[in-house]
Amino acid sequence: MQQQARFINIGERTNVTGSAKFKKLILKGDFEAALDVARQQVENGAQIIDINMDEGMLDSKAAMVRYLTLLAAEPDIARVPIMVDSSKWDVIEAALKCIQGKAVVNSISLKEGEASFLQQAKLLRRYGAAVVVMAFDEVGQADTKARKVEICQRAYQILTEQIGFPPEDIIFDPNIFAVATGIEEHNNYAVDFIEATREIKRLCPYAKISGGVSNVSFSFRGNDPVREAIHSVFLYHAIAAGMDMGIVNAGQLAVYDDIPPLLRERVEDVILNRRPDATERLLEIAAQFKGDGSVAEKVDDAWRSLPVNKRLEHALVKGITDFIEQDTEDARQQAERPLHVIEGPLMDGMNVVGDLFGEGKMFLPQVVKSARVMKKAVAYLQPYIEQEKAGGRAQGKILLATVKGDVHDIGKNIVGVVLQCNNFEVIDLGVMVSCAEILRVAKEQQVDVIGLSGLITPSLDEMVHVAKEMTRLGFTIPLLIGGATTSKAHTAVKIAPHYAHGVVYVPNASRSVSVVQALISAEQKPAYLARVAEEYRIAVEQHQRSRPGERMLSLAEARQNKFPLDLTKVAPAPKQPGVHYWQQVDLQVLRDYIDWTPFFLTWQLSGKFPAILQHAEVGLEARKVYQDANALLDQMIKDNLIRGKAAFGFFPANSDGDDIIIYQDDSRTTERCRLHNLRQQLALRNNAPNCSLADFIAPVGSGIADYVGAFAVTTGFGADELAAQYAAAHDDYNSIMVKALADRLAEALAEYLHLKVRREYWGYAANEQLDNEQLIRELYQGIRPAPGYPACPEHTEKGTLFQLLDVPAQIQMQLTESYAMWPGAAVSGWYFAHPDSKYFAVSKIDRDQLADYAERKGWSEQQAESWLAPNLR
Ligand SMILES: C[S@@+](CC[C@H](N)C(=O)[O-])C[C@H]1O[C@@H](n2cnc3c(N)ncnc32)[C@H](O)[C@@H]1O
Repeated sequence: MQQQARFINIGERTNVTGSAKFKKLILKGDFEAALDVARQQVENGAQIIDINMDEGMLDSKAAMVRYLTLLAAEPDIARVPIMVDSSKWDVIEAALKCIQGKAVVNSISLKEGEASFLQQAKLLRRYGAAVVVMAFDEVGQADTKARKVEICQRAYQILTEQIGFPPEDIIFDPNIFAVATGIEEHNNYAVDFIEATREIKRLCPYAKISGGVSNVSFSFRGNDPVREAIHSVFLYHAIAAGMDMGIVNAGQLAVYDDIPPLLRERVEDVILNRRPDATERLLEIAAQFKGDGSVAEKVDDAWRSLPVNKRLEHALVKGITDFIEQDTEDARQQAERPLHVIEGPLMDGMNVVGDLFGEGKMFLPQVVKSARVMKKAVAYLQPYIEQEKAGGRAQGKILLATVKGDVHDIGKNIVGVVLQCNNFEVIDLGVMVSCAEILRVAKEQQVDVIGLSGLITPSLDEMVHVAKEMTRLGFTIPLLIGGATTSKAHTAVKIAPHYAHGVVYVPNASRSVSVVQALISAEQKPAYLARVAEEYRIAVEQHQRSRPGERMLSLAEARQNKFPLDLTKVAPAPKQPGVHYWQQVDLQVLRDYIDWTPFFLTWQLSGKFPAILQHAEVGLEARKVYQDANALLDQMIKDNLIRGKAAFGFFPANSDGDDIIIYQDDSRTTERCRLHNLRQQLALRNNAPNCSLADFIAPVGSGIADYVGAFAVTTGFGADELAAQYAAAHDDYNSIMVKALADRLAEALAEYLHLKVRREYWGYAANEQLDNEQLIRELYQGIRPAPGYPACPEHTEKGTLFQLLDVPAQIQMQLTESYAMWPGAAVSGWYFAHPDSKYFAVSKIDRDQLADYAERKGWSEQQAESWLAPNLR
């Protein structure tokens, strides 16, 4: 039941047929306000947005193109995929031409027969788009389970067998129709959808299921609480049956467990068609719920009078540590042996937690708090157990490590906690662990699975190395891969081929449990690994299939097409040249500059801050974790538990081809060093320039005295120690929290410093006035690209940056052999002040650029290959 967490919300408000407000804005031509509708959708948690301009009064094609073009320039909206919704082919085609990245088309069907269906599908395939296929054929729209299954299976066969359409790009919409309409034939519509979903998923591997959820509650228009309850109950069952995504207003979904029991029961009767009078019985009570229906949370300590095992369960589920030692002691006195307290009530309680999490009824921060309760209880029992092993009944042993050269471990630590909650024994070797050490411990401890984590791109190569070594040394246990830069594609293409006994990519902590469970079970393992192998075979195929229209330029051609810099707009010389250091940053000041959205993502709560605090589904948990974070932050600042430092400076510079020359001094006669940049080599749409960061600096010989800046900041001193103290006190929740907060403060410091640079130190935007929201959206002049990020993906350039600012000696930050920064809560980058400078992605480069770069860096081709591997075509 991990599916709940993976359900994808498709925003529905950017649809002229479904939203009167949106239609009005579009008809009026107020596209700015119409963009805000999309933005709100994304902030409310939509992960795809459905855009529909099918309206008689409109030139739908022109409206679609204009809207999409505007939208592409809004990074906070454009980061989610777009579903082009139209019944007109010319609108769909025009839309596909202006969407970057993968689009979804909604929809095609067999309504007009096979020939036109195939023709449309072929065209979509050429654009690499995914497609929604409606359960509609020459006979009509499918309403029963049998018809839905029959049409979808037929469409699936046609698509996959006749034109090789990738099955994972097929999304079926088996039609959600309204229930409780008073017409008896409609009573089974929800059941038909749910059961058809189950069957289609079985018969059509990798295909996805979607649907327009609000249809189901159509009879209750005007009664939002009941509609929300209907949506939530319907989704609860449909997702369990395999529904992957749905068009739904994410801001208007009740939490299944929060629906008042009477309402839930009656809605469930309707959705599952459990009794003939279900509709009447729901109507009977519907009016009572017309208000806002919410119930205030009140402090409830009735649980203190429950029997001890129930008290332990309650404490675990609710994450309450206040009485845990007392309750554990009570349980110990009642048990025959202390170990039985762990094996009995504590494990039972954790099983409840595991189930609730698996069903999407608990969120990650709650689970981590449960783990804290469990660990405190186990620690209390430890002295009594003495000889007995606490984890006597562990399901299996997992070794976790962040690979050599990498220091990032928040994700790995969360995986560790979640696995422990599910009764796995976890051996966590920490960060920067060499391959030899990982494999030595794995052998010595006879672990069942090895899990590797890493954040920066060089770690990917290290993971490949571990896989090769496992083969060489004859290992046969599975290898898990996780961390921010890892992906299914990378795992399938680069790592899996080097190890034959299972390499599995794990996208997040919640998934780790089911993956490890399958790998540990002798019965499930072979089938599971076979399924993974098949998935990876498809991923490899997809990777190898070049993208439609993808073409590489030669390096010379790309250079010809460089970004044309407006030399009249080059920023003035820095007001305070040279290098500066802040040895003791005031962390209190940084609080106002924190971007909280990524903090919630760390806790697997997705949504934009501050809207997330009011989110219908995750709002309550978001508020709790936010409150805890601020309390800890208060303490960290008051007691000086962590410390921040910064180094930054500005240097006379000119570009020379793709290099940026940094001069010794303003006479610009002697080179001090060079920054080596890469250039985009893919032919871009509409002949857009092939950028290199060097293009944003005035060229040598232009006679213009340009400058480049550099910075390195950290707020990580003390963070590891503090996190370790919490971990030693069995408090993973605060241990993870410390690191997450240190990361946030480091980003806030980078933001604050950049502001001071623009306004004072460099001073090219002395009058800038932006609020934090605008800073986060980077609405200021200039950029601060960070080595390792897409415009400058090669990490060793951090070495030059650290040397220029004398970082290790002055502010004690270090670089590992993979060029990860230590302490981990750190940011570094370059400052470009030109108003036209912008972020871009170098993306794929060809061998000619590899050779050129190697020569500029003084590297062998082999060295260049190893550092540029992620970008090499
Ligand atoms: C990773 S986010 C960090 C800011 C975000 N508000 C936070 O607190 O997490 C944005 C930063 O990443 C870097 N960045 C983003 N896109 C980049 C690109 N294409 N090339 C280089 N650096 C990039 C820049 O340093 C930019 O300021």
